[in-house]
Amino acid sequence: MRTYDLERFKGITIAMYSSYNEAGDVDQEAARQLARYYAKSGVKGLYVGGSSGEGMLQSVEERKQMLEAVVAEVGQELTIIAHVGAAATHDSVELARHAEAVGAHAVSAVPAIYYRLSPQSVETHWQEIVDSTDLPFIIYHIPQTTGFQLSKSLLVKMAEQDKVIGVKISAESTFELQQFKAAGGKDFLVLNGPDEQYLAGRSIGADGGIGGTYGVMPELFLKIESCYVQGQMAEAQKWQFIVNELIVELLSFPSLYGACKAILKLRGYDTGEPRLPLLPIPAAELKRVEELNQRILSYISQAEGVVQE
Ligand SMILES: CC(=O)N[C@H](C=O)[C@@H](O)[C@H](O)[C@H](O)CO
Ligand SMILES: CC(=O)C(=O)O
Repeated sequence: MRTYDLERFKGITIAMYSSYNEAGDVDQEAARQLARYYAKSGVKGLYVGGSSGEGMLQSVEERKQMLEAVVAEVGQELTIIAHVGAAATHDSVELARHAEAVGAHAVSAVPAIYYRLSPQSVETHWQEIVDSTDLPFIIYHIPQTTGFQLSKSLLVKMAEQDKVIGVKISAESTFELQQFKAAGGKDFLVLNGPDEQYLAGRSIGADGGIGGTYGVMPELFLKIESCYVQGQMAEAQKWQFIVNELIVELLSFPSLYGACKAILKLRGYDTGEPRLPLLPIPAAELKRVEELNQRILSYISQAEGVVQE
């Protein structure tokens, strides 16, 4: 048995977008408002500074500012996971210590980026982060962006430590997800990455998910989750299919994050543009964003209107 409470990490955790002002700097007030909006949606937690959160495009100082705003606003209500992955172990350790100091509930990290690293190097990187705080640690496995293939043996070695409580898997193989779940054992969390496969991941062993598109439709992922938990598989599948149509459309814009941020802006949460090299949404596409937002909102009211048995 682990000494950490794993329950608080199960279910739906939003990979939160970062908030910037017009000058493009971190906007803590806007981040607080967005965090508050999410707290009202009923999700379990927020993942700050990950892929969707553009942590890799921010300075260490800016990443601290984002995390501080979110923890200050909703740290008592939601589980806050701080992504501290960086190119340099030194920066990750600094961010992890900061996350602990300000009251985040866990830290998480991708393998160090840019260099093509050996498993031993990635292990050392993660271990330094793990050893730097008393917080639980969640591995972030996203080989399509980092190029690092996490082996089952390294996973098991990490998972043997009390502090290493789980892995977030953004690779698209649900078979690998199941294998990691089996290898990690009963007290090891596996969190689904690809939002398009939430139900598939959940069905094959995931304890929940962390995702970016949850941020524009948390209610729909909560719906899939509640149907799944109640054994209403056909209904769960129906909602996953709806979500997937919406994701395909989100992915048709110049950038996914730009589209999601534009949608949030339409709802009164202005988080600014994504940072380059992630592209903003050109004015000519805004009409299409508006239509998509309307579609999402109508599905949300439909999902919330359906009476559960
Ligand atoms: C690279 C990336 O952003 N991955 C996210 C987390 O795994 C997902 O939530 C995707 O945004 C989502 O599945 C849409 O493809
Ligand atoms: C973790 C994740 O889904 C993201 O940061 O986008």
